[in-house]
Amino acid sequence: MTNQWLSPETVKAWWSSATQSAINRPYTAEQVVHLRDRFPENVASNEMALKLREILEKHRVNQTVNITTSPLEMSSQQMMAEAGMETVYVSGGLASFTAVNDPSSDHADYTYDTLPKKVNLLHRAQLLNERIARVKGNPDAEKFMLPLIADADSGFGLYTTVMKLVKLFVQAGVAGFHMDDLFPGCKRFDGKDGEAWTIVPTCELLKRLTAARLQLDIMGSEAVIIYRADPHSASRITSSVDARDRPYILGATVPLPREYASLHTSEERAQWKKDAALKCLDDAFKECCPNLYEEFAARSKGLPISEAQRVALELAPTLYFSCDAARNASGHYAYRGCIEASVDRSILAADLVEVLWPNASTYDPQQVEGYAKGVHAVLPNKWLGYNITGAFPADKSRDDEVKVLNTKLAKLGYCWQFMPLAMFTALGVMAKRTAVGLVEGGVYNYLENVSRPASADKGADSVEWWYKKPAVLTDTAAEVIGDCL
Ligand SMILES: C[C@](O)(C(=O)O)[C@H](CC(=O)O)C(=O)O
Ligand SMILES: [Mg+2]
Repeated sequence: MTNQWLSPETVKAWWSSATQSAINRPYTAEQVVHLRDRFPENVASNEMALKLREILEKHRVNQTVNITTSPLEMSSQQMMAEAGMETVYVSGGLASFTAVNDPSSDHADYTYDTLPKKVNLLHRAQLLNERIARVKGNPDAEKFMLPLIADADSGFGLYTTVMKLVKLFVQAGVAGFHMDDLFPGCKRFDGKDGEAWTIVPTCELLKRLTAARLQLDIMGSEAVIIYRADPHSASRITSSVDARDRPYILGATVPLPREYASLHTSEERAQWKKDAALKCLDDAFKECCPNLYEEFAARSKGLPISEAQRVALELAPTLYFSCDAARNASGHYAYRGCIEASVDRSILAADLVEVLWPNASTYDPQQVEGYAKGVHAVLPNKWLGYNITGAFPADKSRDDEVKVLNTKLAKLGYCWQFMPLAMFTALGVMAKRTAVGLVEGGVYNYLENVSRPASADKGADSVEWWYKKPAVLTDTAAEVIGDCL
């Protein structure tokens, strides 16, 4: 029996197609088919991924934007479709509150199947909505099928977990997902001791993305990978092993009696950082021996920090530089987070992913511009994504800037923009209004302020769809079966 699905030639032909040819894989088609299951499981995911690719390209070319948010459940997703949103984001941060046993802020510490389950639910809800609309004769039924873009966080471990996670996503019907370079289990927003996020070395990020790409290839999936770059907000890196991270790893340039990891209080740690005069190796060398720097740079080119340090000491025996002294209690190195670091990594990741996104806790115009220009200087047509997470001032002082924000970002190439938590906040506002109304005005208030406006909404389908519409399907089934109940 010839089985095209299991033939390397089929994989090679697919890899040279318009959607796949920009990806450079460090493995062969033969290796991929050896890892393939007998039957493909990619139908829904592929259809939605192709739709997503068209949306992204349309906006990139027109310098317009696809803006979206993350629904909590099926009714908010339905409203997003009715409003004309073209994609749906499935946020891990939101899942931390809404899809776990024990809600908490976003440490990305939920189990690896949390987001795939959420994708599955939302995808199934879309299928239900599409089916109902179709049965009712709505010619626009397909508009309920919005590509789902999910949060894959750091992949939740090493490569086996990354691959299992991606597999679940594809099985669930995902159109795309983002993966970052954070160290699993170390995600913190508190900024205590001036510490932000911890990233893994470049080589580990690339292996992570390779594992994700490999799993897509194994499944014959068109799903889009988004690299979410976090180096610009990182203050730690787990290892100094990769030469490409050398410009961003910091060391003490003043010898101190104690190492950072052995300090106990925040005050001691803050003082230590001041006293240690943290710098990267190249800057430390340049300041110590400017005349020898050119020689040092030439001899240490491409070397990781420990080897470059040996060269430095040969040339300048009096130089003091210790990145070990600056390690924290987990052994992680001090890192100089900056947008250049994110640009560097994004350019490397671009061989394996379709979209690049500099993650932002707050909107920073300089960062966002620096990133787009840095990436597009090398990869002019790359799709860019951006999240608007941080709040803007309530006093309206930046309103003029906010009004043009989305179009400004679109002109920079950010064709996919999303507000991860907008729907969460919005539902809170509506829920409070409803609850206060019920408490103060009972059922009549509900009737007047919630139920009637819902029925009066004659969008593609009434807002009250969620309990009335499934009946359409029951009726249809009853007809087929012969109404035997
Ligand atoms: C965008 C994000 O990945 C998300 O899960 O929505 C989160 C948002 C958040 O937790 O506030 C993030 O890591 O920034
Ligand atoms: Mg997240």
